[in-house]
Amino acid sequence: MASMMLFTDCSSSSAAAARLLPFCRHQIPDGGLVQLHRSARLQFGLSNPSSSRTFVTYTFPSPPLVKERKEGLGGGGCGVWEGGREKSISLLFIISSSKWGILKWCLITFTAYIITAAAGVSVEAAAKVIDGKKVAKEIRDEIATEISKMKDAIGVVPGLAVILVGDRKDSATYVHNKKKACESVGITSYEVRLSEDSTEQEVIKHITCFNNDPSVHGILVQLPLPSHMNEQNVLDAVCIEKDVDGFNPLNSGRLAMRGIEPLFVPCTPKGCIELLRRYGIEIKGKRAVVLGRSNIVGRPAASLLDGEDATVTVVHSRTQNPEEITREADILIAAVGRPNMVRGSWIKPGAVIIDVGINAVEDAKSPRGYRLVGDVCYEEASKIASAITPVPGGVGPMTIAMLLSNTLVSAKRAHHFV
Ligand SMILES: Nc1nc(=O)c2c([nH]1)NC[C@@H]1CN(c3ccc(C(=O)N[C@@H](CCC(=O)O)C(=O)O)cc3)C=[N+]21
Repeated sequence: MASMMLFTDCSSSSAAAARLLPFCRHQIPDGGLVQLHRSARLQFGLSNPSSSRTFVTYTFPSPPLVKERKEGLGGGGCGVWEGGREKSISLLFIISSSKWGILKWCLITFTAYIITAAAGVSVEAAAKVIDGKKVAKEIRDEIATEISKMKDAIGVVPGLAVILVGDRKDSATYVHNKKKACESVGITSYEVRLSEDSTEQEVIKHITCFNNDPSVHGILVQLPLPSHMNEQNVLDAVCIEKDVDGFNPLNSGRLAMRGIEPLFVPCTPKGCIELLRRYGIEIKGKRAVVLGRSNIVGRPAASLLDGEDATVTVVHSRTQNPEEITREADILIAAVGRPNMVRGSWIKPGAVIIDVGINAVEDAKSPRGYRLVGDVCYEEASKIASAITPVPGGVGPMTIAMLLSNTLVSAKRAHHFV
């Protein structure tokens, strides 16, 4: 039995960048090469991307391997992929060399195209967009309802304190967005701005003050801190009951342990899981790959996926052939901060992609002079994945929604309100 490779050329829309990459091996009696010629995705049950199907037409374009073995000219067929796996294949032929070979090949390829088309297929595949902005809005509405109930019942409103050190423009924007989000749900926000050259002790002094203030239920120190400060020293000063970022080592440690719950789960990874949950994407038993191993996103994301019974692999800057590993992923979470690092060819057909990266790249055409892109090349990935988060409008808004959620949880806990 010879082995046969299945190739796809859907990694890029431009012919120049198109590469042929193996994504599957098959055993067939006669051996040969198969080129995936045309692919399209049909969604059955739009709310559940994991049930997406891909109909493919295969053609065997008489590759050298087949010629050498004198096994024939080519062949054709069509098949159905579901959830990234081949579910059925029909009309798969190898034509032996004969004077009718070319005609048979044309006929079978043509028939396969007709069958694929008859299945109601459009030529280009398109992943479902996981709309973080919309889901974040839904979550904010739920939180607002709960906060008004709590206020009516016990007269308490949750409070979030944000400490911003230095004058990084992006940090100032995030802090402004968080403040706006707090207002929109009825959380009182407190803000402290310190200059770039303030000391670690000054920051810790403010943290201690908020630790002792009963109207504050969550404390967030905006990262990154100026380089002369030890980030861990500062974060450790936040008392664990108000650590709504979940960055205290006690919370991180608890998250990493089996069967033990942290008081707070870090907002960004929590937002990723919440997106999967709200889109009905099953995690249990799936292969998940996390790109990046930061304390803030990668590590906690891997712990959460593991807790949901996925089989988790972490890929990082020292991983050899990362694309070989990501190509195995049913669920891929990218959190490395490198624009467009994940190409179409890194992705398994039908995979679900959660793109955490928010990278500013220069763009003269944009009014701001830059635009935001993820760690995943969206244009390529959306042709191969079954579902994908956009940037902006994906994980970012979810991070803020989870911060509000953690602050509400903290206030409820402090006042024994269920
Ligand atoms: N202690 C701490 N906690 C954090 O949670 C924290 C932090 N420090 N430092 C910085 C990062 C970054 N971060 C973002 C949150 C929301 C968006 C967000 O909403 N982004 C919008 C776009 C925003 C825009 O257009 O500029 C989106 O993706 O659609 C982005 C980034 C929280 N962080």
